[in-house]
Amino acid sequence: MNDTAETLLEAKGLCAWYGAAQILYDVDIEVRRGELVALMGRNGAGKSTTLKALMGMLAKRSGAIRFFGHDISTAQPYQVSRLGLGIVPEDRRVFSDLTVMENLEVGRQPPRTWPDGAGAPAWTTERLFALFPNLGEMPRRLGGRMSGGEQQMLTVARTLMGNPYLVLLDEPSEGVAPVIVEQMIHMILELKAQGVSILLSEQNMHFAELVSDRAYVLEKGQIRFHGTMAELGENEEIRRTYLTV
Ligand SMILES: Nc1ncnc2c1ncn2[C@@H]1O[C@H](COP(=O)(O)OP(=O)(O)OP(=O)(O)O)[C@@H](O)[C@H]1O
Repeated sequence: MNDTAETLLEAKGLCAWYGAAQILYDVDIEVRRGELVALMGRNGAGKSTTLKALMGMLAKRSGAIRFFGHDISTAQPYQVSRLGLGIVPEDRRVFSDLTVMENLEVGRQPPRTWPDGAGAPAWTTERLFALFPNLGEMPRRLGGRMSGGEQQMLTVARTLMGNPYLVLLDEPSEGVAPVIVEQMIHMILELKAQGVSILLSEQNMHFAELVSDRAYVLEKGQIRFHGTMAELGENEEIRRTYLTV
């Protein structure tokens, strides 16, 4: 690991609640520029809650969260999104009465630059259609008339229209056909090659291993392991105890 690498997102002591129920306990997470980090754990471990808490989507949370030099510990989701942190939620909400093109327009934000002046990954509908050929074949299709896998692709593409530095990607492989999972792997590797950093919630070890540099393992809202993907691959006890095998 390179300690001099730029930290994009850092959470320290993140706690979160749904009503009176505490779900996250002192979660520490870091994602550096260009990294692909997997947030792993079984159903109900708190992966989605962590992503939502980072994005400011929960009514109650505590802890320190910094993104790209900004303190976002108390920021609202729209403010976080404007800073260049994007989220692809698990429930894939496409606008069913809008076409593919119109759905994409909803996500549009201006291009961004890195502090050194270099351009950050910037997306146009043409570039997105190259990445998601299925979508390119149906620009006028209504969101509500697409398959689950196509909607998943459209949700990712819409988030990319905001030209995020970092994407929080919630379980892209869950509930979609194997052929779509293959496309997701290809898409994630392509995003990484383009310089987009990703924090990926994922319970499938095979999927996570194919795309990730590092992993955090959650159980009952606490981090039980963090290390490189290779270290997790070698740690059978952690995998057996906290992950679905
Ligand atoms: N809206 C909610 N209200 C109350 N409790 C919730 C809510 N959403 C999730 N929970 C609870 O919070 C805990 C963590 O859920 P979370 O969705 O973050 O887990 P996860 O690791 O993402 O798993 P999954 O793969 O099932 O989404 C679970 O015990 C879940 O029942």
